Formats: sequence, C-alpha cells, structure tokens
Amino acid sequence: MIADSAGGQARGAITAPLRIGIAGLGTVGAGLVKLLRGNETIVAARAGRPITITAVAARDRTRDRGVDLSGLTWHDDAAALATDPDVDVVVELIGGAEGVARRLVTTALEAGRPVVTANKALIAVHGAELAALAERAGVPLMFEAAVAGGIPAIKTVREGLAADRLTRVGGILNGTCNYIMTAMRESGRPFADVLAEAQALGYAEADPSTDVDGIDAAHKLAILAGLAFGRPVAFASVHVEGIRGIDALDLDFARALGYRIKLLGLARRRDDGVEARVHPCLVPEKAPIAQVDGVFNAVVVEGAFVGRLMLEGRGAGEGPTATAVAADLIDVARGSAVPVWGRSADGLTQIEALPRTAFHEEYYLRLNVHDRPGVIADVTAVLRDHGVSLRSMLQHGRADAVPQDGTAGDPSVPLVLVTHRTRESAMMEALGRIAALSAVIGAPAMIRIDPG
Ligand SMILES: NC(=O)C1=CN([C@@H]2O[C@H](COP(=O)(O)OP(=O)(O)OC[C@H]3O[C@@H](n4cnc5c(N)ncnc54)[C@H](O)[C@@H]3O)[C@@H](O)[C@H]2O)C=CC1
Ligand SMILES: N[C@@H](CC=O)C(=O)O
Ligand code: NA
Repeated sequence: MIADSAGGQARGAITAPLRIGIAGLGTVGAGLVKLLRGNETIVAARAGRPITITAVAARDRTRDRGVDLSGLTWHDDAAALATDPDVDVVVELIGGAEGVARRLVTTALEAGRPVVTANKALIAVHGAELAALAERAGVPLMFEAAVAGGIPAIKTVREGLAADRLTRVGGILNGTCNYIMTAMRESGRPFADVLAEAQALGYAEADPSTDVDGIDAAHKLAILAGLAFGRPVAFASVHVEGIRGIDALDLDFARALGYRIKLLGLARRRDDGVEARVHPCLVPEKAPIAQVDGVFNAVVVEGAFVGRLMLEGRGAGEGPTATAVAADLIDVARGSAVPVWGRSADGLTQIEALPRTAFHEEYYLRLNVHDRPGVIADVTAVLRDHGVSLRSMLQHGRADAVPQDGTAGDPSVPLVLVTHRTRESAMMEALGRIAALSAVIGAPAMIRIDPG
C-alpha cells in the first residue's frame, strides 16, 4: 500500500499534481521531459492527475538538451532531490550501481519517497536491499525502463504472468550489441564504426564496454530471472560473455550453416538449480528471435501453463525508454504498488546460479589450422576422447588464406565444427587440448547453439 507520500491525499480523491524530481538529463532524462510535456493531457488522464516536473539535477547546468528547464529547481547535488520538499517522486536517470545513483535512491527510499529508475545495474546488484528498504518505508520502487527499454518486460513477467510457474526467461536484452551485430552482418561494416553510431543514437551505456562485454544484458537477465523465479539472482553468479570475440568470419559461417548470431540472455529453472547466463548464440535463421534486428530487443518467457511468449520492441533510445519511465510514474500517481520481486522482501535469499560447467549445449567451433594432412583426424580424436560427437564440419580454403607461420605452402584455413549436445565441462577440457595441438593456430572460437 502506498503511503500519502505519493501525493499527500487519499486514494480515489487524488487530483493534486504528482511532483517529480529528475536526476540525470541525458538520453533518457531529456526524453522523459519531452514525453511528459508532449503527452501531458494523455498522461494526466491516465494518471488521474497531472504529472509535473518541479526539480532536476545533472552534471552540467549550461548544456543545451533541447528542453526548457526554466522555472525548475536545479540541484547541483543530485542526492538533494531525495529531501526536496517540492518533490513527491524521485526519478533516477543517472546510472551506475554505486556512487550518486545508489546514494540518491537509498536516501529517497529512507525518506519515504517513491522512486522510479531506469538503472539496471543498481537493481541487479543492490535490488535485494533496496526492495527491503522500499518495503519498510511502504513506498514503490519502480524500474520498468531498466529491462528492454520500451518493452513492458517487468510488468509482463511480474504481474501478467504472476500466476504461473515460469521455467525460462531471457532473450535479446541489449540494443547496442544487436544493432552492432546486425550492421556487421548486413553491411560488413567494422565494429568500431557501428559502435560509434550506436553511441551517437543514445543506445549505449556511458561506458560502452558495459554493453559489448555483455554486462548490461547480464544486469537485465538477473532482474528478469529474479522476477521469474521469485528471488533475486546473485549478480556475480551470472555467466557473462560479450560480443568482442565474434569475428566477421563467424557471421559468414553462421549464415552458411543456416544460423544467425545473437547475444542472448538465458535463465532456466532446472531440477538441480537455476542457469543464468549471457553469451553469443547461433540461432536458426528461421527462429522468430533470429529476425529481431537492430536496436530491437526480444523478451522470451516460458511457463508451465502459459507456454511460450515473445515480446519484441525497441530496447534502447530516448522515446522507448522514456515511455517506460512515464508508465511507472502513472502507476505511482494512481497508487498502485507491487513488491519489487513480486513478493515480500522479508527474508528473501538470493539465488546462486549454476556454474558454466553444468551447461549442456550444442557448440559451434572455429579453428584456424595449418592446411596439412592429419589435422582433422587430430582434432576429432580429441573430441572423441571427451565424448563430444560431431554433427557437421565445414572446411573452406579462403581466397585470403595466407601462411601464418612463414612456411610457404602451408597456409592457415578455418575449420568449422558443429557438435551434438554435450556438457560444457567436457567441451572446455577438449578445447584446452585442441588449442595445444601443433596444427592449431591461436585460440579456437566457441559459440553455443540455441534453438531460439
Ligand atoms: N540510453 C538508453 O537507451 C537507456 C538507458 N537506460 C538507463 O538509464 C540511465 C540513464 O541513461 P542515459 O540517459 O542513456 O545516460 P546519459 O549518459 O545520456 O545521461 C546521464 C545523465 O546523468 C547525469 N549525471 C552523471 N553523473 C552525475 C552526477 N554525479 N550527478 C548528477 N548527474 C549526473 C549526466 O549529466 C547526464 O545528464 C542509466 O541507468 C541507463 O542504464 C535504460 C534503458 C535504456
Ligand atoms: N545500453 C543499453 C540501453 C538500454 O538498456 C542497450 O543498448 O540496450
Ligand atoms: Na521495459
């Protein structure tokens, strides 16, 4: 139940504006100002009262953000929004699991102020303690924008599917990575160029390595898994790999084999625990998720009664993300309140995800090998020794193949192998031995295969 702090009046009779203070006026913050002004009448009708901005905080007071901030209180210290008497709800759009964002959200909840945030890092890492704080104060902590931008992912998993026993959740959870890999596949443009474009479009995190190293997707996956399985997932236990290791060759081979490569978040309930992981996957090109391109995200959920569903929409950018923040504000204005993890935070323990040695997948392997007799026999012998059986193999002499060891006539060629399902522990051991073979140059590339 929301206390009077969300407007100071009894439910049903609320007409006074909901006064909000926004910390962070970057892509999302400026987008929120534009949306609340552009859709003022719609928002007020749906919220049951106007939502007005009274105060803001950001790093640079002088920057032109394309929005009029005159008449608003400016705080140089964002944390001051938590105690500003003209602010009913604190909107945190700064980012980061620590620092000023954490301080602001903590202080606001302790002061009995509802909080709306887009900060997945903060919720993924500190969501358990923040949920307890919010519950103790009797105020909502909302974060729809934190997962998959404009897709109502939180609401779907936590509320729409509240009655079911969910068994799987995940999908394409990072717009920047999907944008980069789509552009590399479609136009062969270099990684760095496309990343710069994603940054200019406002898709990337302040430190874009958070995107390309898979951490942002892992934050979102941990949140979704926590909601789906009823307890927060210990973020450090999520297995995370990003897209830096994906070579243009892998995109070409994936196409030749009838797949596309996507950075996926996968959380599954198993009899022996919960898997929570983010890594690139080959998915069959005909699978619906393989068609989700560019900045679009896909959230896939499976439940015992509901079966499988997939939501698709823009996962990053000003408009979609601002829409999600504003929807949370409308919920706060109406007085609706749902516990952070869908159940009481009292005594909630965290889930430790299973280690990668427990994964069980099909694998795509790409080796760079000396093109000489016996190489394939050596590689397949190692796989056989570790109980890994092969489904298919591709070896292409490439026009650009060049000798790598200085010996003319013994050029390197890529060798691609696709395995049947096998335990990752066996695959890790086999790959260690394959990498040590004299005919194998450099580290093998390994990408898991998912049915999509
Ligand atoms: N950009 C996007 O598409 C999406 C972003 N998010 C999340 O929304 C949040 C904001 O992201 P963006 O708007 O993209 O970031 P941004 O980098 O464009 O904007 C951040 C804002 O915070 C301000 N700021 C930074 N440090 C500050 C400090 N110490 N004190 C006061 N203000 C400070 C900056 O001045 C800037 O106005 C992050 O948590 C991000 O993960 C969530 C979904 C999508
Ligand atoms: N950097 C993120 C922004 C949205 O969460 C992404 O690219 O998905
Ligand atoms: Na969302």
